[in-house]
Amino acid sequence: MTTHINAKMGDYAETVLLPGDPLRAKFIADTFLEDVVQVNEVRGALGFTGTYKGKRISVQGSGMGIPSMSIYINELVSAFGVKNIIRVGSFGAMADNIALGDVVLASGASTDSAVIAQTFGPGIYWSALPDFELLDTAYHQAQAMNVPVKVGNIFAADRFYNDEIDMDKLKDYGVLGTEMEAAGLYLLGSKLKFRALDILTASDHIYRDEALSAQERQTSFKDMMLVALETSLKF
Ligand SMILES: O=P(O)(O)O[C@H]1O[C@H](CO)[C@@H](O)[C@H]1O
Ligand SMILES: O=c1cc[nH]c(=O)[nH]1
Repeated sequence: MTTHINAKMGDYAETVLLPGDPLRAKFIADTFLEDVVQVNEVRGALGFTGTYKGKRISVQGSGMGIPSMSIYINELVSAFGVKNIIRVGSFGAMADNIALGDVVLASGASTDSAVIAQTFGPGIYWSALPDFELLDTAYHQAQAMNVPVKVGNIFAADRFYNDEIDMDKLKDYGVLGTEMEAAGLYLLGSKLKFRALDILTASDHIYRDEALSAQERQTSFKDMMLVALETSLKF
């Protein structure tokens, strides 16, 4: 048992899917897993363990933003032996060629969060990158499933509401879109030595007046979820 997770060693599988939204965690467990056991409900951050095609997999809601997600990651890795974490999140698309519902694999993460600078000190601009084998496996898995994916740089914003960020410049430099966790996930992957990957689905477009409803966000991310689950079978 940890401060935020009311479970015991062995309750979580080595691979955890990590959506921000606890109800997305429940949806994944209800829809795709068998023999499901709820392993956490502290603060409503729902966690479940079950099997997918016979393999034990867990899914845990992380809350929004790097600070909340980092609590769950630290506890999952240090107290429950988790080795692979695949975030399954939503993001706001910036690139012109991304439509709502499109899946992106974050092959890198930029951020305005202080976590990188606080870790390395002034003058070091550490690159936040996923585990290559997870990324490579997810990419080829998506191809095999005929799920079109884009791969690239994602901006992990510290604030959802922020009109001070120069989105035009980030977009011009090839950033595909924005969410709130990728850089923290990859930083902790390197620090705590677990495999990390951020798989995302576009829920809205920053440059176009388009957005999925909350209900659509909760349930329409099945391509992303299946890519993550099938990828999990290889680890
Ligand atoms: O849909 P989730 O996984 O929560 O991810 C995105 O949605 C939240 C903001 O609405 C942030 O957590 C952002 O990263
Ligand atoms: O963090 C997020 C998630 C979805 N859309 C955004 O604009 N930002």
